[in-house]
Amino acid sequence: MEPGWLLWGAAVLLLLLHVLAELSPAVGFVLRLGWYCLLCVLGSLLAVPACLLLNGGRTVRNMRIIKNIVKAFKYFFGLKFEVKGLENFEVEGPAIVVSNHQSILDMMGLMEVLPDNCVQVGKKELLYTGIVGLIMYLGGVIFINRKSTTSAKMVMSEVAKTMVAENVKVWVYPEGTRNCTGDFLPFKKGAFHLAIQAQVPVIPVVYSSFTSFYNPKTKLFTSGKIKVEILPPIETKGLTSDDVSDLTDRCYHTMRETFFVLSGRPSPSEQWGPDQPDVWCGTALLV
Ligand SMILES: CCCCCCCCCCCCCCCC(=O)SCCNC(=O)CCNC(=O)[C@H](O)C(C)(C)COP(=O)(O)OP(=O)(O)OC[C@H]1O[C@@H](n2cnc3c(N)ncnc32)[C@H](O)[C@@H]1OP(=O)(O)O
Ligand SMILES: CCCCCCCC/C=C\CCCCCCCC(=O)OC[C@@H](O)COP(=O)(O)O
Repeated sequence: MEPGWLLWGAAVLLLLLHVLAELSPAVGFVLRLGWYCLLCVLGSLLAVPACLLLNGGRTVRNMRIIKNIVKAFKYFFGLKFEVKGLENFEVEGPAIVVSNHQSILDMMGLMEVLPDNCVQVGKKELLYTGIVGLIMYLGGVIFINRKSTTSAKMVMSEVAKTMVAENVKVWVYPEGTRNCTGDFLPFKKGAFHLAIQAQVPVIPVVYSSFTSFYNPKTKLFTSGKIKVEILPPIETKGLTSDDVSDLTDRCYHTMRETFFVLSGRPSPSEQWGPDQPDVWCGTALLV
């Protein structure tokens, strides 16, 4: 087939998809989410050879390449990020970064602010998403088995040693799963054990609620603005395993307060909580 016909075909298909998306929000939602996944695949196809050629294999240095590719994604979805507190990442040496996790779209917000030498903790199932799993592996993502606390704890204590030896920051989503209820889930303790074991600071990062522009339940996915705030580091020098619960609570409360402020909602009240989910952000795609 001639290239001219192919271009015409692609243009007509795009127009058709656009009309369909306008006619039905549900179709628009699926198309936009599908487009996001396709961008991840295409981005990975670009990033894998770049990472292999420039850095030779699995290394945190590949995150720079991945970051620069992913940072372009937001323009396809009309998303804007307003970032405050980037200077709080400027701590000497390793640290644990903790942030709220609302959707697979978080990857864009993550790459928007990701400091150098920083890897994420992810569920091991992500490794099996083909080329996207491969790029996560090459970027140095630490995969854990959430179904086995013993195995996850073993991986995390190994990380406590290597992050100090290799001067790497580790980004953990302490809710342990995607949550778009408009509030926080209780925090798991792994990130805080890790910070205390390695005696490194915890840097909390908070993203405002997505609920005004993204809601899988009502099939809403429009353009929108996300406020991001990097909070001052919380020191853990001298803390012991007895302090894990206190540290977890402190981070949870500080981050939750900030979340409500950034989301332009009144301060947390008991009527808003994960027990009364308004929005569910999990998708069947990445279980
Ligand atoms: C170019 C295109 C690109 C496209 C692509 C690019 C991609 C490049 C970006 C990738 C981005 C990925 C992003 C992934 C995002 C997720 O995959 S999020 C899901 C995975 N992450 C997590 O789960 C992290 C958070 N979870 C934790 O930290 C959990 O604590 C653990 C470690 C998994 C354990 O789970 P659990 O057993 O359910 O949790 P928990 O109740 O906290 O612990 C049970 C007990 O063990 C204790 N414990 C926990 N951890 C420890 C420990 N380390 N030591 C001692 N005791 C411990 C607790 O204290 C608790 O005991 P008690 O205090 O109750 O007595
Ligand atoms: C041969 C494999 C076929 C599978 C093809 C899948 C293609 C996937 C393409 C794009 C996926 C985009 C990945 C973006 C990375 C986002 C990571 C993420 O946010 O994972 C969710 C995880 O934090 C929590 O999972 P749960 O909420 O507990 O569930």
